[in-house]
Amino acid sequence: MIHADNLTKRYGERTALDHVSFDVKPGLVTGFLGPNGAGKSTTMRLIVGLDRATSGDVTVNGKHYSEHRAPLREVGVLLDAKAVHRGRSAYDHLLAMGATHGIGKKRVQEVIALTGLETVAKKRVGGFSLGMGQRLGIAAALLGDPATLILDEPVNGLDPEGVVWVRNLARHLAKEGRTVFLSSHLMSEMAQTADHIIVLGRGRVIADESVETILARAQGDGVRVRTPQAGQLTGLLTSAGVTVTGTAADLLEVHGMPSSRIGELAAGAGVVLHELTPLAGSLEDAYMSLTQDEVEYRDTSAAAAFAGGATAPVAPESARQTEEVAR
Ligand SMILES: Nc1ncnc2c1ncn2[C@@H]1O[C@H](COP(=O)(O)OP(=O)(O)OP(=O)(O)O)[C@@H](O)[C@H]1O
Repeated sequence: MIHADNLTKRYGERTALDHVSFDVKPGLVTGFLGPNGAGKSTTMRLIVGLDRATSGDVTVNGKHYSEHRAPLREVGVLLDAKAVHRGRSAYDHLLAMGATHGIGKKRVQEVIALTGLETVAKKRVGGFSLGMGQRLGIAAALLGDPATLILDEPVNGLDPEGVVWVRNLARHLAKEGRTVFLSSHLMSEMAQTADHIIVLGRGRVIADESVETILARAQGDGVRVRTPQAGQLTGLLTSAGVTVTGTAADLLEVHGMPSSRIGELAAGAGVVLHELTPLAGSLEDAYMSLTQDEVEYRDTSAAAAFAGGATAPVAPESARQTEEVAR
């Protein structure tokens, strides 16, 4: 369990965190999201005592991180995967870390196997790819078999197989009753991994809720209607007080009326329908609308391109662009 209580962190004039409070609970994967500069890494550094809060407090399993006698056994942390002695092998790095906590070769070999590093374990870390470095960072976090895991951008640099591996690992660890706290830029990734999501924007908590709740809110109220009698149906719908936009000669997007009612109205007037599709909102849309005022660095042209698509389902390409905007 991680308990943050009114955490504030200032760097000179800059307020990186502004009265941030939340709980990260055991048995769940909690995603920590926010645009660049939102304060995610700062929060994680404060949790593990790498930085000191200007005010407020944060504890892990009831104590400040530094008060734990064997922190590796209590909290596993991946903050900066590159912060490793580059001349050492992965095996020696893990062994040296373990030595501070009486953790021996057996456990080192276990985490190497768990993270798929067997074939490179004896190679110098300096030659590792970003993905291998991430796996080593995760291995180090798991070394002490801790009850709480804090992983900053764990999928960064991993290939699709690696991303799925982190997802399954996080879910497995939470199922074992551990507290799993993962940061990411990507709502789409988090939605597939996390049970609960905390979103930061410019140093403040702007959402702290279950993925289910966010998904429910993301459901758009739009309906796509394809009909050869678009003009007639538009007339019927607008006189019922509904918003209709034509996206092609035979294609309408309707807001403010459920699909069932649109179908009934059309049937009553003898209007032929070729398609009647409720439009699901996407999680990326929900995230974008949450954070739209909170992004420090925004590509305004890309942002403008998305301004009109708030209820349209996001195609893979546009989802990728959305992620770029959030970065
Ligand atoms: N050591 C520091 N000195 C001054 N400002 C800092 C320092 N560390 C962070 N900041 C500022 O604090 C804010 C929060 O930064 P932080 O790195 O925590 O955000 P983040 O959400 O992790 O972003 P990213 O996703 O880009 O890693 C930013 O405005 C950043 O510029």
